[in-house]
Amino acid sequence: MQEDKDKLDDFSYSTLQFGVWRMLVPIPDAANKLPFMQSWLEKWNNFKSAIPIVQRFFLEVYSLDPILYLLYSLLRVVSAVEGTLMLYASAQLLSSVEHGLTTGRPDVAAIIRAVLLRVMCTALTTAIRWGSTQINPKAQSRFAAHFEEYMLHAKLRLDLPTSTDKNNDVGVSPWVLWWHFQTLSGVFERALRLTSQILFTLKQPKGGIVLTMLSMISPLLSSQLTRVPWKHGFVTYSSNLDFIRLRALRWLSGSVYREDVISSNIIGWIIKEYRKAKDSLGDTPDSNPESQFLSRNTPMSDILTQVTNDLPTFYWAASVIRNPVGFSVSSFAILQQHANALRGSIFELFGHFAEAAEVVTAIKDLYKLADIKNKVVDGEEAYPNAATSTAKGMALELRDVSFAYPGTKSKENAIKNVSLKIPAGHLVVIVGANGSGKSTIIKLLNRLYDVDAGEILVDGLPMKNYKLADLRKAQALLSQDHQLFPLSLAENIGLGDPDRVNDMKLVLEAAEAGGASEVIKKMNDGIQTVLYPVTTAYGTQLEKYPKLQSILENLEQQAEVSGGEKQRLVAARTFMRFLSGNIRFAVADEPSSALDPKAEYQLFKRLRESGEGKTMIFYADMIICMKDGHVVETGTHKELMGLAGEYSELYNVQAQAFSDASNP
Ligand SMILES: Nc1ncnc2c1ncn2[C@@H]1O[C@H](COP(=O)(O)OP(=O)(O)OP(=O)(O)O)[C@@H](O)[C@H]1O
Repeated sequence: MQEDKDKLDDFSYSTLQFGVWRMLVPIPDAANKLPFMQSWLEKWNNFKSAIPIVQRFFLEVYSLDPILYLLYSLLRVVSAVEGTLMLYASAQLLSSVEHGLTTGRPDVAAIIRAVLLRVMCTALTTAIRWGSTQINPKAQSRFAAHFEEYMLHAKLRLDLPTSTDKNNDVGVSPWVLWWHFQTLSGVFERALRLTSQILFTLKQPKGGIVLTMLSMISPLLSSQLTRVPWKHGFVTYSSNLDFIRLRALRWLSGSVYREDVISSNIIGWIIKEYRKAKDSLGDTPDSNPESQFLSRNTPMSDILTQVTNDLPTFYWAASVIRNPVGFSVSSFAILQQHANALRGSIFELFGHFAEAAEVVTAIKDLYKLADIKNKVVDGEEAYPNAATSTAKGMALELRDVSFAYPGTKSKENAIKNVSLKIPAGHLVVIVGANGSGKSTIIKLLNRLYDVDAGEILVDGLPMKNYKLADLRKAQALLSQDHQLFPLSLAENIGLGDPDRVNDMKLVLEAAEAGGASEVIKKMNDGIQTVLYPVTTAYGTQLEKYPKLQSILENLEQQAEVSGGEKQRLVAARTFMRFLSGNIRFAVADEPSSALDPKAEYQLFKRLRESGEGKTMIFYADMIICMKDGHVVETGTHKELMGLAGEYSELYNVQAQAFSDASNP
């Protein structure tokens, strides 16, 4: 492990190298001066600051089903004291038996009482286990159902730039949360168990207090000695180019690349490059940095911890030497058991406590998810606006608009100082080379993103003033980026107008208009077919049972459609939107790229036919020509050809390609 200290920005961290891995760990300043006290003070402060959030979390869970979670807690409480009760019963039994052995006159009643107590304790333990198997699954599924819905809601409400922001990427699943809930409940259970054990030990006639203190030394020592460098968080990444290349080459064996790897015949090359990178990497360790760190630890701390484990025994031996009268083997056995149980509980509590810090962070993340503010802020004005909107469609204006995608690696804006007017009811087509900003303009007109500079006006008013839901209701976007949902074809089309998703007559009409009727007819379940169903079926060790194997294969079959067929289904969804009667602005962003010429012609013919009263962007009288994020030319086809600029060049290149293709 190499270590060097860097000072960067306003915090300090050290850089550790573990084989191919580099780890950046923060250095808490105060902790360097007062390690022991500070670390405990920090733990205490963290604990105190976490109380409100843990309280909120527990109250929320409790309110889901008070009786169920009271039972769950009760089981935890009983399980916490059950060990101490068992120890007490054993102590009673041992001392009454020993008394009988040493005096020759056994106290039968006391022995029977002790045996009965032990039997009761055993019965109680078994009952708790059984109770937990009954209560836990119910508590878990109630919990997961609640938080699944909570997260569904919290995630669905996020807009595009907010949801793609990595800072808002909260990776908590309801199942992991349940595990967190169990950890936190575990902290309380362990604390209760430890309290009951300490109380019991203190009540012991001989050396209870000393024994309690001695039992704590080993866990305390171990918590101090096993200091890991990443205790306060870390960043780790590999800086080794050979290692990174090996990973990339290994990925190439995945199914995503199968077709390309086979067709480009690069299997031999991959293996050759893999060996080359492997040789170059040599013996540099690549196991995870945590285990590399631990493997370099000396055994000293382990030896110390193990030896201090025996302190209670040494104490007992010393006491016997000092004053042999009054000690018995049974009291030694009991003390030994107490000490072990006590130490075990302290270890467990420390372990759970350390985990609890992570758990609290996860719970904070969960609540943060619901509090995330959307970047695209909703407006208050209704749309269409009685004062400014006309029946002809939506009038749009861009005033000196610039925009860069958040978190992009590109140094340039995707849209640069664009000013543009699209009068209501116009048909507009945006053309330009790949990456010139056509789709970006459309996303801005849909207010999927907000502009960075400049302004967009809708019917003369700033777009930001309008209610987002109203604006989106009045817009239809048909592009090649749309996805089919894992729902039935009927719903895939019908969701173009969620209010009438079940109106089958309308859905079939939209399917016809989008050219999707043929695709639907081909499917076994017709319009009720789910193309990409959610899969739940699985099986194992079916080699010997071909019948089961084939049942499994036929369950939840996926149906495939071609790119063009998918486009038609998506177009049908857009037509469903058109049929809603709310659309005042429609955009077709290269929707026909996957369609054959006949389907393309049909689609545009139908789009034009349904264009009445809508501002539309596609084949049109007004052409907007873009280049490198700028609008370079606007006008009709004829006007732009006359300019002999970007548009005419693009047009001629395309015409040339077509004529070359038809006259090979
Ligand atoms: N989600 C995104 N994140 C970051 N950059 C993006 C994103 N989408 C597009 N860009 C970049 O923004 C610029 C404009 O892209 P845009 O998709 O608007 O071009 P386009 O004219 O529609 O291209 P094409 O003809 O290839 O569809 C390009 O430089 C592109 O790389």
